[in-house]
Amino acid sequence: MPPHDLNCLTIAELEALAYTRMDKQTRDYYNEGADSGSTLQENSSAYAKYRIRPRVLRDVSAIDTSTSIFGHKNSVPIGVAPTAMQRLAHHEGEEATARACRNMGVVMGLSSFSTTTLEDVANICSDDGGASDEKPDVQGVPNALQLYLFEDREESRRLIERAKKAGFRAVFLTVDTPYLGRRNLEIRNQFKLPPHFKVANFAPDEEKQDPSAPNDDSRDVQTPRQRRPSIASHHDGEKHVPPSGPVTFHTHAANPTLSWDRDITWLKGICGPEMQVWVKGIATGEDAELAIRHGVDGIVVSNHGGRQLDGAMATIDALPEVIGAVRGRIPVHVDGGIRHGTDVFKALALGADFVWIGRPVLWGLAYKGQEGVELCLRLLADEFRLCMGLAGTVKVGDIGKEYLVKIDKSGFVARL
Ligand SMILES: Cc1cc2nc3c(=O)[nH]c(=O)nc-3n(C[C@H](O)[C@H](O)[C@H](O)COP(=O)(O)O)c2cc1C
Ligand SMILES: CC(C)CC(=O)C(=O)O
Repeated sequence: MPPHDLNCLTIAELEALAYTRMDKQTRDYYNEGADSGSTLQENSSAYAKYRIRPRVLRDVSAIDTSTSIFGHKNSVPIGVAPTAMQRLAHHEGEEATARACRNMGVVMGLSSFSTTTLEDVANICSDDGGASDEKPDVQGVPNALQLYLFEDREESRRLIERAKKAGFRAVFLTVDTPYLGRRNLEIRNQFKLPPHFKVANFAPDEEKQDPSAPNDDSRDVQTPRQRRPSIASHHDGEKHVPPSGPVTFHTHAANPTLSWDRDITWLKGICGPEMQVWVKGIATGEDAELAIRHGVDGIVVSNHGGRQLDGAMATIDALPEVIGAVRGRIPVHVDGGIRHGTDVFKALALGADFVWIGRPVLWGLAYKGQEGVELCLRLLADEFRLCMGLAGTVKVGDIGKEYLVKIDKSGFVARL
């Protein structure tokens, strides 16, 4: 086991260490939630309502934290959630995250809006790619591509075909962004990707490029004709106009036209048997049922880390309804607010098969690049292993709702 970083023994300490290492624009963009931030805050605090019922005298000397995802062994039931533009946190960005995931045996979700191409990330994560000198025996890890399905289908189709060719196992279609949430600091800072970074998967294509577009690396710069509503007003009740011009996240990520029948069917056709189709951003039993009826391979219960609909339920509170509706027919994962190994245990006890971690990975990246991401994953993995042992479980599959109670405001303790 690598020595502890005595400055950083918890995710809260990692957050504090990362704070001073990011410029204000990046820090605000990464850390904030939509509007008042109530859902952001509750995603974490809601975990306190659930308490663990530990069992004892069970010989917990051999604990196996591993689980399987996309046919691969993952060292823990934890993956790195897709988060955009990681070079803002550290100059090696997604490359550093990918190396860390590979070393730690953890699946990596890659944002469509990454600052590294999907091919470069897949190379690092693959069996023969990026073998580090100090760990020549590490196995490759699978990747999932997070997808914002653009109104320009050709652009999305090209991206999906590239992901398939690069060996991505799944597409995670983000479904909670018909509009971008109102993130006030982002608006106030007039956030945009600095010109020396690229949204790498959509590098300019000379033939498609509008000749009137500025010759600038920044994908957020647009001519007045192309300009879509500003971030401050991009959903102020105006008529929807499909985006044109260069792909930027402010113009292309949100897509209010997405719908079950047309889009999931299309996506499954393009992904074919090679890549699974998951939906990321489900929060209700009704939508979980629709997802199954439309043949998706899995669900991520998510509210986008509290960055979209402020006032939405904490994901850990939304999870039981989704689990109840799915009834084991497809895997259900959850993300949002997970900051402790015990949170991972609670999510699994409530029925999730796997969890994904967003901001803590960005904090690790900002703190120490690849080493910081490894630290982040190690902290959560170590805490989770300890929690399993102290709760009396030795296999991930053992973790069920008999290990949990829910405490309401009056202090009433209910078995689940
Ligand atoms: C800075 C940042 C960028 C994100 N970018 C994306 C993205 O490109 N696509 C996506 O589906 N979700 C994105 N997310 C949401 C994450 O995938 C995930 O749902 C969320 O971060 C989980 O919550 P947590 O940060 O509390 O762990 C982003 C989140 C953050 C914080
Ligand atoms: C490309 C962006 C829309 C990334 C994102 O999902 C976010 O900032 O929450």
